[in-house]
Amino acid sequence: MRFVKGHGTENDFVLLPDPEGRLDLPAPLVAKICDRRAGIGGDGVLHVVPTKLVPEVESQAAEAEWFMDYRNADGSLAEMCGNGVRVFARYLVDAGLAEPGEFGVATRAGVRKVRLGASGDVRVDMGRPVVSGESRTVLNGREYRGLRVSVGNPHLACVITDPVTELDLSAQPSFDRHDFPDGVNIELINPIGDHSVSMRVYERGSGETRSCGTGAVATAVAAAHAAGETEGVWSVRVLGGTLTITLDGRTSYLAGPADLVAAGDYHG
Ligand SMILES: N[C@@H](CCC[C@H](N)C(=O)O)C(=O)O
Repeated sequence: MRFVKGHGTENDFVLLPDPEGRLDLPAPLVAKICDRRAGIGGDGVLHVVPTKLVPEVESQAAEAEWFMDYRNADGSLAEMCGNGVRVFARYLVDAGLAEPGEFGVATRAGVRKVRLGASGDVRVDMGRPVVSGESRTVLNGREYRGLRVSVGNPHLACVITDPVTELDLSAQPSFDRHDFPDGVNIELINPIGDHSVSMRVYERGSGETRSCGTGAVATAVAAAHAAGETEGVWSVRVLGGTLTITLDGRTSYLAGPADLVAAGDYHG
């Protein structure tokens, strides 16, 4: 099986190009590929498949030629992946499957418009984040409250005063199953300057990762809310780098680097 490895601020993915829509990806196979010792290793898989070949999203085919079929490291499906869609777009341009400029990518959360040059950062229109009240998590024996934010996928974004650098995120923080019946991605956030925050994340289906694009958007929404704002440009520092989020009241944009680092054949 051909693969390409890439990352966006060290949120890393195995891309599986499948122009004829032949790949079957049961959860155990995805988990094996993402295994960091016995597999290629990654926070998730980006299955690259023509939109028109996938009944679940074929209605998006007029706006987006390619479908980002995203899988978490444990093999579970997710609606959206912000860093993933940026790496996916970089792959399409690099492989000659799309022209630099602006184009749509189909996802389970709908079409996302990406903008990129032949090299450099990739920006994606992430749509309007939807806030639906508050919820809570318990982590290392401490309760943190935060905002429930949907960025296509579910997030609990908590602005906290305890230093995020000192948190132990080696295990799943608890959360309210009534608020998040399908699980949740949890962000812990410290303000560090003017429109600048530091964030760590525990991702549904992948555990702690070094970055999360949808999580960075949810983070900016929660930080803006805490500052009494709804619009603005936020810098979100994650373990793997820095992402820039723009909130304009109508939609949100995520921008940052996206790099392809290796390609080969998987024999597992
Ligand atoms: N790392 C991604 C989010 C991936 C999906 C998430 N784990 C979920 O299950 O919703 C990003 O960059 O947004």
